[in-house]
Amino acid sequence: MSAVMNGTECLYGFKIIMIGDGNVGKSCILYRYLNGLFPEKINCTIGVDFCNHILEVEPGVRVQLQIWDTTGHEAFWNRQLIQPYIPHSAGCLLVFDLGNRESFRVIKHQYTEVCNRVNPYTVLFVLVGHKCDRNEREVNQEEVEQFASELGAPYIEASAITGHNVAEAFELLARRIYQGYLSGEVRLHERWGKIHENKTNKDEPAGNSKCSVS
Ligand SMILES: Nc1nc2c(ncn2[C@@H]2O[C@H](COP(=O)(O)OP(=O)(O)OP(=O)(O)O)[C@@H](O)[C@H]2O)c(=O)[nH]1
Repeated sequence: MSAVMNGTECLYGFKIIMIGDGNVGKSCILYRYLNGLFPEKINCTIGVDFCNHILEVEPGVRVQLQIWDTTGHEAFWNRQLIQPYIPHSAGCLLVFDLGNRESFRVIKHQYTEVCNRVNPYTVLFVLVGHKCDRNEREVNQEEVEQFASELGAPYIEASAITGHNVAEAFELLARRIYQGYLSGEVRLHERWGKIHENKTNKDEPAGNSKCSVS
């Protein structure tokens, strides 16, 4: 991760984790956000993927987002293979499929795991009801809004196919983290947060990289 050098460099680095049941479309959301397209072919995530992306959260303030895309498959969660990647996350996109009731149940469970794993740090959430391009819905608006209000998190409906609200979900989360940091609501882990002059994060990959960990 690069250090502060001038006004165009990143001042902050935020780790963001994407959580949700298998097949809810997390990898497609990320692909759409990074490439502006729906992927022609996407493989099931094996373990965890990550990538870096730079975003301006307000004029003149650039942050480096390190976005971790996790597999939602229960076998990985049950074997505690995903949970170790959760610590140091400042933000979390909780993704469920609006047409799949089970994915809404799973996201509630995974939400609790995220909270436990980041403790004593705070993680900020955005709840994403995905695949809103489809007409079939198994989760009704009221219960989603109820859950979002319990979390104190914004709720957004998105579609990687149409691109609706995909960038908005990431940007909303990044801006929430930034504002939370400024207001003191969020205490960022020392390995993340503000990128200090001449300090490089040796533990994490540099640049716009992408790799898999399984
Ligand atoms: N209708 C609809 N289908 C989508 C959308 N995004 C993804 N899909 C489909 O959902 C399926 C799963 O997408 P992935 O991105 O692999 O899902 P994932 O959550 O990353 O899955 P895991 O890696 O198994 O955890 C694929 O068949 C996609 O084509 C969307 O916006 N709308």
